Amino acid sequence: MPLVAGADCSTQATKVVVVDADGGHIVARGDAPHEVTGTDGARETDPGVWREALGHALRATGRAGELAAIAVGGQQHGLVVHDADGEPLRPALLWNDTRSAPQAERLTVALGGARAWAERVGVVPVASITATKWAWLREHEPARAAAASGVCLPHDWLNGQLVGSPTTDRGDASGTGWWSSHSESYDEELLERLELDVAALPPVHGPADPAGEVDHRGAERFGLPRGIPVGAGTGDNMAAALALGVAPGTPVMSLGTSGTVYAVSEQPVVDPSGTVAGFADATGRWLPLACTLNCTLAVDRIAALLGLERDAIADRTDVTLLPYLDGERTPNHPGATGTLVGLRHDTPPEAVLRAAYEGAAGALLAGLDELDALGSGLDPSAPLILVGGGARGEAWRSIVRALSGRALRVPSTEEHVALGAAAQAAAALTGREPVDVARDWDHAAGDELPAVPRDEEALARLRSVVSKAAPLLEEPFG
Ligand SMILES: Nc1ncnc2c1ncn2[C@@H]1O[C@H](COP(=O)(O)OP(=O)(O)O)[C@@H](O)[C@H]1O
Ligand SMILES: O=C(CO)[C@@H](O)[C@H](O)COP(=O)(O)O
Repeated sequence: MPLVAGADCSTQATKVVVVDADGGHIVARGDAPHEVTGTDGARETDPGVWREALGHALRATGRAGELAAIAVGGQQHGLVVHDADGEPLRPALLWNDTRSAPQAERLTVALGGARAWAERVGVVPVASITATKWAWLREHEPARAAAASGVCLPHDWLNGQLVGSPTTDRGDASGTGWWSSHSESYDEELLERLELDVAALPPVHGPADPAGEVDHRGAERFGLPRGIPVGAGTGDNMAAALALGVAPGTPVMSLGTSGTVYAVSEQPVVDPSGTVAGFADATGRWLPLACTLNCTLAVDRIAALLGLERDAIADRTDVTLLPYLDGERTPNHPGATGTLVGLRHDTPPEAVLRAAYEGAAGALLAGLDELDALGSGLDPSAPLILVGGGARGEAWRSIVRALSGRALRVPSTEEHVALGAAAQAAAALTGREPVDVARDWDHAAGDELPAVPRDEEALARLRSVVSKAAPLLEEPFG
């Protein structure tokens, strides 16, 4: 029975699952943490840390030497600049680094505004989008930008460490801002404006095209058999969507360092407001998605500040907490700070913690409403599929249920990003389509919690505070 591995290079850790290629059953796991550094909007990780972590996580499975194929899913958008040998010239600027917010605004205007971007590229620049990070690097570290022989994303770079040179796929490429999910090609005019040579970018693979084979350096670095196929890999959200095998109409919410909501679409999606990014997916379709910068990490931080266990929430609250500890992307207030409204003498800490969950989940559900309003064909009776580390939490489940008014399905397996990558690996091994492999494995199966009436009062309170606080969030104090 051949064994294949899928890896998830996410913000906080690299996680590897080893599965049997036939049934997709998990036979081993391994993980290794990452260090994220930076203050005042900076968020960086040295790609060498990802390389080490992938090696540690693979070794921790105890099965690296037996693998017949591998693929890597990775955090989207991060900017890696490297030399001709693939060595990084500086730490990567991560998806949640907000320093490029001014460049995002300038780039939006330069191409004719938000609608022009959404129609031409599929995304409207915000600080997360890779093109804005490249513009920031050119302004702040021009010598480093000029020295770059290659520019790529985290998963692209790890592919390079496995097969010899970076490669990307349509899903991850669609988060760069310089690859159009409408024309399905690099936007060369835009690249000229960014003074980025298209030759510095990796080739873009389709869903069933492997990235290559593990070369001698990859075999040494990671303890893998030389010559085994490497699947295309993709962005983390695209990999999770692949593993879940979701059909158009079924919404997914992922609760991790980032919060995301998305659905598969048969057509490219255009949102001139920029809230919903019109990404491509890893199956040949599209993945309209809204993303927040503050999700599990922010809520855990607030629980720690309050001295509470993470599930110790009150049954109700009158307090509103916008947990924008890292600035925010949805709504787009990159300089925002956490904001608390409605405290009284008798407010218990548990009510403040509930408000943190409501603030984080409410922002995601507002994103889901926007996705719905774009005519994405969301099925009102379809359950919301909940994945990511937060999906294990009782408090997250209860708040998402109360604010969404939908039934929740919590898959019984975890690590869907790594499982999606594993499906790509199995496809590279067998020549099947990744989407068919994932459908057979059925990692969306799990418990369903019935719908409860939507907490309209909490949603209205949140909407009102978000709207009234906007001027404050644009010009943060301190
Ligand atoms: N039982 C749990 N209840 C609530 N949150 C949890 C639980 N277990 C893990 N988490 C949260 O999951 C997060 C990690 O989720 P994950 O999806 O792995 O994140 P990422 O992909 O961004 O690294 C942590 O920040 C932690 O707060
Ligand atoms: O920026 C996005 C999506 O657009 C994030 O979802 C990143 O892809 C990072 O994901 P996690 O670290 O939370 O897994």
